[in-house]
Amino acid sequence: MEKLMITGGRPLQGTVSISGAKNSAIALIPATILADSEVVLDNLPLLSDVAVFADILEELGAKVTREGSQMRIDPTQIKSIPMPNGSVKKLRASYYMMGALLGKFKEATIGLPGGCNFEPRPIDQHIKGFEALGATVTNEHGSIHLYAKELRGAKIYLDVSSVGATINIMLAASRAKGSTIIENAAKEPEIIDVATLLNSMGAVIKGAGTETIRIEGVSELHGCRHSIIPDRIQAGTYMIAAAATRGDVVIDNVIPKHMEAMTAKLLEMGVRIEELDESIRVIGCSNYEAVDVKALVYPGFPTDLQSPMTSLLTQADGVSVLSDFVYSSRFKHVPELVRMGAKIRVEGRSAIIEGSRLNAAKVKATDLRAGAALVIAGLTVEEGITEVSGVEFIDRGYDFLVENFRRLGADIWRETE
Ligand SMILES: CC(=O)N[C@H]1[C@@H](OP(=O)(O)OP(=O)(O)OC[C@H]2O[C@@H](n3ccc(=O)[nH]c3=O)[C@H](O)[C@@H]2O)O[C@H](CO)[C@@H](O)[C@@H]1O
Ligand SMILES: C=C(OP(=O)(O)O)C(=O)O
Repeated sequence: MEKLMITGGRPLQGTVSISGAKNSAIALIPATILADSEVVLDNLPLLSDVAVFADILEELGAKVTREGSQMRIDPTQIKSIPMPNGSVKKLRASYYMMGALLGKFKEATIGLPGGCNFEPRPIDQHIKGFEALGATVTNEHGSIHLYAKELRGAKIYLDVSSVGATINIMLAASRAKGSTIIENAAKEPEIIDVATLLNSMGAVIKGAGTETIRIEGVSELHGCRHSIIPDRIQAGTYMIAAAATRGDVVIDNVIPKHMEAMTAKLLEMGVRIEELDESIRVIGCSNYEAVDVKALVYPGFPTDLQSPMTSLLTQADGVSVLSDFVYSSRFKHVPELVRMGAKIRVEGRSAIIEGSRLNAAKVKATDLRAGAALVIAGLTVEEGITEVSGVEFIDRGYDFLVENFRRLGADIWRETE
C-alpha cells in the first residue's frame, strides 16, 4: 500500500495536460465487445480502472494490446463466460459488461459491481432497461444473470437520468431488433462519446446528449478507430487545485464547454479565468467569496467535483453551502478534512463550510474524489507534512497525479506504507 506525502503552501504554476476521460474509457472498452473486428481507442488514460477492464476483456478471450495512450482490442474470439467474481468486483463500471454481452450474445452472468461505494448505488434502472428490451434478469448469489431469446426495441423512461443505465441500454439496444427510445436519458458528455464510438462501429444512435435518445438496432457492428474526449473531472480537479493554492495554471487539452458549471463557480468566488479553444487558465488570488454549490446532473455542477470543491471552499471567506442532489450522502471526505482543521458540518445532503486555515494531518481517502479533495487540502497547508493514505482509490481516476503536481511546483511524493 502507498500513501501520498505533501508539503503544501506553494502556489501551483505552469501547464498541465489532461488525459482521456475515465468515465468514457471504461464504457468504450466494453462497447468494443459488440464489434466483429479490431477497435482502436486513442487518448486512453493510464488508470487502474482501465487496466482492470483490459484484464476483463482478455479473460473473455479478446486480444488487447496497449502502447502508451492507445489500446487495440480484437474482440473476435470473445465468449460470454460467466464472471461472478474477480476483476468485475474491482470496479463500478463492470456493469457495462451486462449491456455489451447481452447485446452481442443475448446472455451474460456478471457479479455485482464494486468500485467506490460512498453510498448505496442501485442498478434498478439498468435492469428495467434490459427487461424492457426482452431480457430475463435474475440475481443469483450476488451475480446478475441476463438472458434473452431475442432483444426487441422498446420505449424506456428512466426514473432517474442515470449515466450508467443510459449507456448500458444504448449498448444492448444497438443490437436489438427495431427501435429503442430512451426518455429522461442522462446528458453527460461521456454518453455522447459512447454514442460516437457505437455509430462509428455502424450503430444508428441519434439524440445522445439530449434527454431523448433513439437507437435503431442493427444486426452487426464493425471495428473502427476512436479518440476519447478529455477528462472533465480531472480538468476540474486541477482548476480547483490552482485556485486553492492561489496559483496560476493553464489546464490544457480540455473542452471548455464541458467545464462551464465549474468555471462559473470559480468566477463567482473571485478566481480569474481565461478560456482558449482547448485550454483554460486559472489565476488564483488572496481572497475568495463564499458561494453555494449544487451538484446536479450535467450540465449542472458535477457530483464528482463536489468533494474537491469542498476543499477549495475551506479557503473562502465566510460560509458556503455545498449540496449534492445526485448522491445525498457523498461526504466521506468531510471527517478527514475536519481532522485537518476544516470547519464543516453535514446537514442532510449539504455540507456547511466555514472558511478556515487547514493544518497537516494523517488522513485517509476512502473513495476516489475524497482522495482528490484531501490532496488539494494538503496542497494548501503551509506547515508540516500531510499524509494521504488510500492512494489506490486516487489511482482509479488520476494518472500521473504526482508527476503533474510536481511539474506545477508542488512538493508531493509517494511512500510505501
Ligand atoms: C463509471 C461512471 O461513469 N461513473 C459515473 C456515473 O456513475 P453511475 O452511472 O453509477 O451513476 P448514475 O448516473 O447511474 O447515478 C445517478 C443517480 O441515480 C441513482 N440511480 C442510478 C442507477 C439506477 O439504476 N438507479 C438509481 O437510483 C444513483 O443512486 C444516483 O443517485 O455517473 C455518476 C453521476 O454523474 C458519477 O458520479 C460517476 O463518476
Ligand atoms: C464515482 C466515480 O466513479 P465510479 O462510478 O467508477 O465509482 C468517480 O469517478 O468519481
